[in-house]
Amino acid sequence: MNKAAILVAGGKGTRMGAPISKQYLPIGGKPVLMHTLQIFYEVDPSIHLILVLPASDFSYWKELCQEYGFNIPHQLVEGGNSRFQSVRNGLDSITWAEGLVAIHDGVRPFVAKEVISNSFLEAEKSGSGIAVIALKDSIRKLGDDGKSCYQERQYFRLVQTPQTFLLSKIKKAFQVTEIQQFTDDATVYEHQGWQVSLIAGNPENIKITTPEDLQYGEFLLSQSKK
Ligand SMILES: Nc1ccn([C@@H]2O[C@H](COP(=O)(O)OP(=O)(O)OP(=O)(O)O)[C@@H](O)[C@H]2O)c(=O)n1
Ligand SMILES: C[C@](O)(CO)[C@H](O)COP(=O)(O)O
Repeated sequence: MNKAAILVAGGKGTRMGAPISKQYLPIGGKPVLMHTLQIFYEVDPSIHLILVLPASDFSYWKELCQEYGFNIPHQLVEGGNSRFQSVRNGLDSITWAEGLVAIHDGVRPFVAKEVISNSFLEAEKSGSGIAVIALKDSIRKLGDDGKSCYQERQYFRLVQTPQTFLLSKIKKAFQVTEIQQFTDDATVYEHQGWQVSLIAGNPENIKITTPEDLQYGEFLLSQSKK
């Protein structure tokens, strides 16, 4: 089956507070996005890679690719005003009648290869493969009255990407009006009344969001070189 991966990187990275958007910041000597593209390519070079960026960053990205001698083939697609819209633009760019598509945050460069492969396998089997991890800490639910109460953590999972789907179904799911609850792609799919399938993610697969995440990322890379 045809395989594609949409790496969304159309955001501004405001929480990072850096002079350039976080997806271009160097980590382990090269921009975050180059690590993410490389890992998908290494899993399977036949995966069609789609990189969603703000249109105003296209020329900057091309300059970075030249500077770093980065030559993994990928297609650039213009981002939207929200993650939902960036994903939809990525999906609209795929013209195949059917296939599998992994949707992944460009700023999650530490996804394990096994997680990517498993998400494609599960999506082929059941229609979707969503990477999640169990909680290590206890959790409490906050009430509007200022009180809090115990929650059974075994019933909760932290949601990561990749979130991989059968192309025809996820394309149909994204033909809806965006609502606030659509913080990830599984929620958009589920909105159609379809059940998602979960797969085990990897704990290192953090979403680089704040400066501490970059430090942790440098640490992870230094460990992997040992
Ligand atoms: N309009 C948008 C907004 C977000 N994203 C992408 O969605 C992923 C997860 O979003 P987040 O970590 O919130 O990134 P930013 O929106 O860039 O960060 P911030 O909220 O701090 O500005 C990122 O890869 C981001 O680039 C996107 O493609 N298009
Ligand atoms: C898609 C996601 O990374 C899953 O955890 C997350 O929901 C993105 O959230 P953000 O609000 O765009 O940071």
